[in-house]
Amino acid sequence: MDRPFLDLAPCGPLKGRIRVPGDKSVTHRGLMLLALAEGEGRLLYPLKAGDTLSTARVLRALGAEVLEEGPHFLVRGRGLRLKEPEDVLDCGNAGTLMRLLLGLLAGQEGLFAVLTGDASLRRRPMGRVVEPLRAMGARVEGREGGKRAPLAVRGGPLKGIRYTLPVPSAQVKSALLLAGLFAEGETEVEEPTPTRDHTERLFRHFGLPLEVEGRKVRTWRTGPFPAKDLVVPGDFSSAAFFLVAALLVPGSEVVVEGVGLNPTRTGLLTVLKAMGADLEWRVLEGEAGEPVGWVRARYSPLQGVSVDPGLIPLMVDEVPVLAAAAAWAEGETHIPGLSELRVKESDRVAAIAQNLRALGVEVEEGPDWLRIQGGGVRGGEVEPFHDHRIAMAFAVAGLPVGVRVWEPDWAEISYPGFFRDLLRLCAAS
Ligand SMILES: O=C(O)C1=C[C@@H](OP(=O)(O)O)[C@@H](O)[C@H](O)C1
Ligand SMILES: C=C(OP(=O)(O)O)C(=O)O
Repeated sequence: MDRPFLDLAPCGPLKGRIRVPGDKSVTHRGLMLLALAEGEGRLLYPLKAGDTLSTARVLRALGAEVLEEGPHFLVRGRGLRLKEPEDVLDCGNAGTLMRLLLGLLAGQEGLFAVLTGDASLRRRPMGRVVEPLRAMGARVEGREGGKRAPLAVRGGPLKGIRYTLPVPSAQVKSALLLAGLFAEGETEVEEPTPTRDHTERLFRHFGLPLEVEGRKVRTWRTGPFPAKDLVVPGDFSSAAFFLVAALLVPGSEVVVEGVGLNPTRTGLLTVLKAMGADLEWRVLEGEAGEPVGWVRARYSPLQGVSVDPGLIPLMVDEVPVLAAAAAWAEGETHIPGLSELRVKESDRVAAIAQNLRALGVEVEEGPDWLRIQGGGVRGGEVEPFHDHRIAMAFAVAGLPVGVRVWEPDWAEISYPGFFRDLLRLCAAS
């Protein structure tokens, strides 16, 4: 069978202003919390892409009304009590959906649901959520003793626990906080290093129980709560591709507007600055407790760096595009702390190394690190490995010289229209 590909010609200077689609993490969470709320609420400027459309579909199967209203979603919530679905819940490619949903369903007394997903999602580790949920009293069964989907949940009474995350994961933290809304007593999650805090900010937005003390987050049983409109900021993870593209192509200047600048998401800005990037940003307003503003990137000769592993959880989805920047930097870049990248939509450490080699870059790969020899790339062909971030990051890596991207449609998981927007910026000069 013929596989689709996209040939990108060498891109001239990228010029102009752009707004990226809504934040994926906030869209998943906003839809879920509105499905639990009482009455009608709008999710304004959400992400409508593969992953979040899976969330909308699953929540409809659980009895919430999720309606399209132009670019927005109108949600009529269930008031805490979800409906038993008639069929298996397909989470598609979305790890965030499956993990948060486990937390959401665990306390729905009597409700039975089976969760599955695509081949990539069925390979991803679910024990990290299932184990602490079981400690709360949840009844979850699945393949490999509950470590992998398909997973079956029978909702029942839950008890709060105190739990320290063994790996930095906002998805595990969020699943436990959602379960905690239905549990007796207090649920406390402690994280060894900070991860994205969108769930905490949304709990505040909806007036849900929450206490934050240093690295500890606590919640407890909620009563019914009213729906409230929510504006979704642009996704920093999507903006990252255009920012790096502008840094790599001589003469470029790009401004991304209306983008979320939550400090638990913007570790990439810190690393790129240390590499010598000409980047400027400003927080202008807050939407649903999320800082929002603009970022400007201008072409910059970059230097290799040694990345602080503590920053990785604050830029976990931006490592592929950081690797693209490293390939064009002068000297070597060392990126440690990458064990979590092995269990994303693809093994991203291996996918990065293979694509860099395909573009003629020297790279060394360890169990949880990459060492990239900069100096530029030659053209070639890149392989997404069924992973949206890899497709977009390696389009950017090859952009200055031209590149063939196989199966470019993987980008649609988080950014429909990515290549159209990229080509528009390239053509604007
Ligand atoms: O909570 C979230 O919305 C996400 C958390 C991260 O995953 P982990 O929690 O597995 O680190 C990230 O990679 C993913 O894209 C979205
Ligand atoms: C890891 C990602 O998403 P998820 O875990 O929700 O599949 C991602 O978007 O890069």
